Amino acid sequence: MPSFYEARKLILDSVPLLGRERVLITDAVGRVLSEDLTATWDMPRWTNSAMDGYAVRSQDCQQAGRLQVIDFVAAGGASEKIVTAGTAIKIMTGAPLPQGADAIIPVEETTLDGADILVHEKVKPGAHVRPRGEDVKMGECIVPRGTLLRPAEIGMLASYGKAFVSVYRKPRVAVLSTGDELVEIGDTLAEDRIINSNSLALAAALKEIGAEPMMLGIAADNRVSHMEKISEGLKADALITSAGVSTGDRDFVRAILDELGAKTLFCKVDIKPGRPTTFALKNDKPVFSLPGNPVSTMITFQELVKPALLKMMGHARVIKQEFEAVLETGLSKKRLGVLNFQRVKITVRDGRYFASCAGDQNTGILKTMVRADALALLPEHKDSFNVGDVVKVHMLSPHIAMEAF
Ligand SMILES: Nc1nc2c(c(=O)[nH]1)N[C@H]1C(S)=C(S)[C@@H](COP(=O)(O)OP(=O)(O)OC[C@H]3O[C@@H](n4cnc5c(N)ncnc54)[C@H](O)[C@@H]3O)O[C@H]1N2
Ligand code: MOO
Repeated sequence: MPSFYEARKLILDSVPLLGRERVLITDAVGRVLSEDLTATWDMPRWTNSAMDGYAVRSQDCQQAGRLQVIDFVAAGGASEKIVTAGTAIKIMTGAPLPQGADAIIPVEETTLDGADILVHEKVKPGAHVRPRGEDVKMGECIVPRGTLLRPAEIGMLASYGKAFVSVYRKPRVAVLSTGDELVEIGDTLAEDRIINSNSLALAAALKEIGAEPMMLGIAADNRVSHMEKISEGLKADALITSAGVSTGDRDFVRAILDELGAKTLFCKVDIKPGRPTTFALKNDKPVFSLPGNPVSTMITFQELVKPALLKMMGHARVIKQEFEAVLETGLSKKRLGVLNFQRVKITVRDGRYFASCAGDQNTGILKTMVRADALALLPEHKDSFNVGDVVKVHMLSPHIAMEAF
């Protein structure tokens, strides 16, 4: 049975990179760039002023003095005149530096006196001047392949006129729940039924990372239904099933995957929760069969499925960073030799993370998943963790990085 790290590596080594598509820059935020983009010109394109003020010759301004203002230039314009000894040109931010000038004096550092200005302080050559290409040189890589496009990258690409960009395709991920006890949300909920919440939690998790869920509904606990739904799911880029992977009499998922010619790479992982997690490949299409307890489904998605999908989507960073947190409550596990993911709440004080138990850790308890900000990784070799011990955590909530106001 692979360890968590072995299983994750096996999955990451097996999944394919998806194809590319061109999208409008206005739709590109959150996508991953699939080509290196280089600067097709210097930025800024011309040497210009960083301030509203006066373009001067610094050599004329080595001591307090008077300059004659001979022209005015705004952004979008250009002055035909040359700044010669004893003269200045009024200039607005972004306007090209007039010939002869090598520095800008901000307007508030001068006094207007008729058609002249009085300069009070010594001016350094290059002061408040933005030289051509100071930001980016022509030919420089502006955004490398594999970058998640954020507003900053969108702005950079837009400034080079990239109206369309090449990004990795979003995976269409089939989501299938199995079990006769399930009904869909909104359907009549008989006494002996439960709502198929796993499909919706998985769809949400997929949307959160920019993948597209393809909802297959519920496979009934019989071979025919499983065969039909799983075959349909194999048409997507990846298939996630929930439940039916344990040793129950009605756990059909693995057998049907075998029958359909999928190669099982593992059917158990040495983790709690999530031990019966199964990973198979049908040709190079990944199939993740997750255990049905809603907590187990969510945790195995976070820990084993999400990295794979991120890799398929072209992301350069795909695995959760392990942060250290100091325990504020003790944590313990039932069995040595298994890596436990325990639900914890996180607080941040003086830049350090502190973790406390989110409550009952049984996989039947969904409430503590709702409470959890992170999963503590309790290693195989130890079963009891005390207040003050440092544990590794994987963050779950984006709001960890935010503060209440
Ligand atoms: N004899 C053994 N029994 C079990 C073992 C074992 O090793 N030996 N492992 C246990 C563990 S651990 C887990 S996890 C579960 C996994 O079982 P399955 O993946 O086959 O899931 P089910 O038994 O069908 O369901 C588990 C639980 O989750 C509920 N469920 C299922 N699907 C959904 C859904 N779509 N939405 C909401 N809730 C769902 C289901 O009703 C069950 O209560 O097996 C243990 N047993
Ligand atoms: O492995 Mo089960 O997923 O512990 O609840």
